Amino acid sequence: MALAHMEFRAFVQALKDDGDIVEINEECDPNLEVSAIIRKVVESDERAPLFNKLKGQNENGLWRILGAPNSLRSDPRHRYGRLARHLNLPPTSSMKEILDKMVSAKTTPPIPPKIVETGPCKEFRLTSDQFDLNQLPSPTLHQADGGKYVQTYGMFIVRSPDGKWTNWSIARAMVHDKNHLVGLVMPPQHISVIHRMWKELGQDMPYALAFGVPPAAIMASSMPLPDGLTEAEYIGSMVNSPLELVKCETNELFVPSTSEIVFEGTCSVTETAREGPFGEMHGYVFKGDSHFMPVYTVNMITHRKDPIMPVCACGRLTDETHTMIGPLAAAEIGYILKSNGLPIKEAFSPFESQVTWVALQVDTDKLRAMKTNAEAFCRQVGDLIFKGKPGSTIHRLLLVGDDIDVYDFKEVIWAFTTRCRPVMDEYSYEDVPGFPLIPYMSHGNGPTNKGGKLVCDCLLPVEYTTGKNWEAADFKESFPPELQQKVLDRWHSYGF
Ligand SMILES: O=C(O)/C=C/c1c(F)c(F)c(F)c(F)c1F
Repeated sequence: MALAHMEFRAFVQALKDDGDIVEINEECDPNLEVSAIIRKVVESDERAPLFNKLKGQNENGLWRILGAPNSLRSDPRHRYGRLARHLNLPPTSSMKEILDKMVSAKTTPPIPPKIVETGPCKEFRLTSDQFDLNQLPSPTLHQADGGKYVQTYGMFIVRSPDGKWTNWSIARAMVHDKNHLVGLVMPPQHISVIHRMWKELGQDMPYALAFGVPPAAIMASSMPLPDGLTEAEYIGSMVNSPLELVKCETNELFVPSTSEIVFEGTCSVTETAREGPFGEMHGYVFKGDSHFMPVYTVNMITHRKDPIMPVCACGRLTDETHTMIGPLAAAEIGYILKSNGLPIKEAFSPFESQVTWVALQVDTDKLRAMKTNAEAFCRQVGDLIFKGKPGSTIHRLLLVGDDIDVYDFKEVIWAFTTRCRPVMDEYSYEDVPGFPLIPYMSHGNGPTNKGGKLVCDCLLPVEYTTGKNWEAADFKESFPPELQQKVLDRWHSYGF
């Protein structure tokens, strides 16, 4: 069996070996019961549930479900263990080490994928008369959802008409009828950009939807990488080995050969149907709130024996939409700012902001050398990020000093509430794309897809000129180091 980051089934085994899986062998109902269990798991950072027996499973085990595939572990020493296993990193890895790994492939040569003749994903083939998506265990994730969201952690594979750009991404989709899905295709997402290319040609867009892909691939497909970049070679470079791909049966696209399940078909450029509502990443279902979105025809399903469908039952903290989308956007944002010569050290999206903020740690020595001022610096940062795609889901950028650990929300919120004067130290952006899924956008008072963004300057004026002129009134900064050590050494003998 391959390594965990290169094959989903090996990844599940690695989680089992970590004691990070609960196997449920009693029959569960994909209508809400499965999702209720997953929601309780992700709201308490419990072990990932593997549902081995589901109502609607067919004679070849199509399909089982793994819930919470990339959520958090409760043990603080292994908090990000599931993310680490996606990348062949030690389970004790920090979020910084995980994000640095995701960014590493930007500065290493791409490794093209290897095409293989066949693979485990080809073990079984079902033509459209041989399956009914409403009979198979397609899960209903929230009682107010508009349909069964079978697609929340699979990977869409689509290619530009000229064949030059293959994009891998996660985008949700629900069952429309026995052989059709309807899915969210929303600008500025690349799947929407490529869908438009086919629309202009007047041809339906071929797609593949691969579930249970190599974990390193699903991580990269959640990162807002530049236009035109083919994820397969980026991932190859990131894991330093070529991904193995196999050709689809019914179109010219290629899928990871060890995928658990593959849906193949075409996405209509003319036909739409009601999509949603859906319990989304910010934690709300707005009842009856559906929109017309493209219809996907499923022409064929191929799969492994007893295949595992990964499911993200998203909503309130903390699930894959928080552990992946926010931090990966932050990593991309940090990389863009550094590449433009700005003195940024670390970038992270705090879960407590429902991943709508990114905190940026500034190297204030370098900042002072720039002889700049708050307005100029904040506008430089905001202009670079809020006008581009990587910033599309982020509505607040917080600039904090060297003393603030952006991976620790207690630090970030202390700096924000004490160093950023409301209004005066905040720089607004109204004429930029907004993220229409945030409730104050989708159901707020202003335009749903424009504006509502801020750069919040949490650097005190001295940090731009002569440097930090305060000590934190806390154990770490308000006592001589030798006294701190004496107190630590004697802590128990004092009686604590
Ligand atoms: O359906 C959901 O809960 C989130 C959908 C979603 C997302 F998670 C993103 F990161 C996006 F960039 C995006 F455009 C989306 F539509």
